[in-house]
Amino acid sequence: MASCTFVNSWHSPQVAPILGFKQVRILTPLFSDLDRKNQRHVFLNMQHSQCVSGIGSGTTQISDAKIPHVLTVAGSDSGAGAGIQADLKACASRHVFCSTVITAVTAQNTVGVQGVEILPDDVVAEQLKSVLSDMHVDVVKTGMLPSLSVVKVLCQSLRKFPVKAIVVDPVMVSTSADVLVGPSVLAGFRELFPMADIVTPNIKEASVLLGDVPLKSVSDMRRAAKLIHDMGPRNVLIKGGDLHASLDAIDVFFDGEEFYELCSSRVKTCNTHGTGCTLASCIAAELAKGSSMLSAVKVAKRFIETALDYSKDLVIGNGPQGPFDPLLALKNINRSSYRQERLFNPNDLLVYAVTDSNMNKKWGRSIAEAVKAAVEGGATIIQLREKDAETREFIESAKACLKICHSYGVPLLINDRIDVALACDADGVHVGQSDMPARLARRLLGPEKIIGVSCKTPEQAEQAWINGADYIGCGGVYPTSTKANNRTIGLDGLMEVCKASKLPVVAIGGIGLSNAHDVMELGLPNLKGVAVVSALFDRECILTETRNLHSVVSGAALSVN
Ligand SMILES: Cc1ncc(COP(=O)(O)OP(=O)(O)O)c(N)n1
Ligand SMILES: Cc1ncsc1CCOP(=O)(O)O
Repeated sequence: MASCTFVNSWHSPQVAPILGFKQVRILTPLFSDLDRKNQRHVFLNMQHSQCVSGIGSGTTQISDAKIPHVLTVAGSDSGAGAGIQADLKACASRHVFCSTVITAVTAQNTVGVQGVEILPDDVVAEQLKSVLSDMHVDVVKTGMLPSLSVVKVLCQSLRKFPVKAIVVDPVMVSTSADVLVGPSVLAGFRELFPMADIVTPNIKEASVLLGDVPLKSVSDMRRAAKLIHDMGPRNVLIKGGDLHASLDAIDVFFDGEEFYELCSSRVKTCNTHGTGCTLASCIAAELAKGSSMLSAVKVAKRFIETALDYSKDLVIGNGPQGPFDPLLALKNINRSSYRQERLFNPNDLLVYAVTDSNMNKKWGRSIAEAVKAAVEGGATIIQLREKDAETREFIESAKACLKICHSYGVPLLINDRIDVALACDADGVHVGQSDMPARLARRLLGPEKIIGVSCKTPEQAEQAWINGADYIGCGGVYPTSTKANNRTIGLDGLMEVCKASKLPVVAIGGIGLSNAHDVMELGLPNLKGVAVVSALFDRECILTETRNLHSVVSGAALSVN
């Protein structure tokens, strides 16, 4: 193990922290006997449910509607992997509002840094004043602070407008090894660190902070954490991602009393640009939500590991250091060819094939085989209605069915199981009156997914529309043995619902070759098709049955239009 002597040119500042807790202690005598670490914990947890404003003005307003808020003071990265852009994405992903003060504009991409333009101090000061004087910022997170004078401006603003916590990511060198800030900034850190709740250097930055001492092992990192802690911050996190001696990614966290080695698996990827900014922003976001420091750091580290793993195969740019995707959203765009092409088309309801696991078992075929036959026969939309499937098996079958459906441009929905729809990235769900409400399903699935709701009455149809559904399934139109205890509403009931519904309607229940024509002949403009289970899947040849049904339904649809 490498041993090293640390040369620390900085004296431990004895300056007591000026901000944050001191303010709170004045307002809340509750905290007076607690140590500094615990005060932070309790205070931030309180912030989670209450909004305390008017600090220093003598007025305290309490509201439940406090939105956790992080202000990032950092540089812009045109490649959007790091800097302000990474901070915004991380906070959005952690459901925290993020405001921004830009200190510098960098021209960057996946190859490196091509240019840096530092913004004048007064422009930085004005941005800080605009945000801090008006908005209820919980946590300030700093990234690229490109000059000593900018650090001084920041410290002044933070004294004038105290916040609950300060997270300092001492950005000095980019991932591409381009130097982003000069050595003069080190003097600024001497003023900023004692105000910080946590400082999060990587190994290179920790080394520079300590006068270029080499850090080659976890014990070196521990010693460095202690020395950086002596510079005034309450906590230090040294990120060991660059420590290639270790198979895992080990970070060292020091809270002034105890060391924690936080391990995560090392994700093999070049898409690591912006991990430092994202980690610090995530810590800030968790603190803003009320977490204790250690739990914020742990959540942030897990978040980075998940995002790196998710993004490991993304290709964005030609350089060696790609950005990653903290929103965990980009991969699906490549996967879901159906959704890329079009959104929900009500005409897709024409021949709506709904699977049934018992019927497939009875006929000795897999769900995927049944779905393939239905799609080849002309089904225009598929719903997997697998009431008895084990979750894991269901997800695997659904993925296989999605591949088949998408290769024919046919959407695939999942009955009831929002979790399965999310896990396999299905095109949507169908829910009944006693399943998850459509509004909640919409919130979980997002705006693009298709949501269908079962309705038997005009009131339910109105509610489905209000709740953001895309279509309604109306029935049982005729008696059926496929769904037990299901009231039959008849053609009259179907007409009543169609007339009231603002959404397209598909009829269901006891429909097959013999009566599909009667349903479609009602000639209701928003009645777009028939949904069928047994007439397709409880038959020997699904393909032929679907083809025949398609011919009847499309013929009837043509004759009434
Ligand atoms: C298109 C379509 N319409 C209605 C239903 C019935 O759904 P639900 O009320 O949730 O009953 P189950 O299917 O869960 O028994 C449907 N599945 N599809
Ligand atoms: C799921 C469902 N919802 C209302 S009726 C019904 C069953 C439809 O099955 P089938 O087409 O075999 O009558």
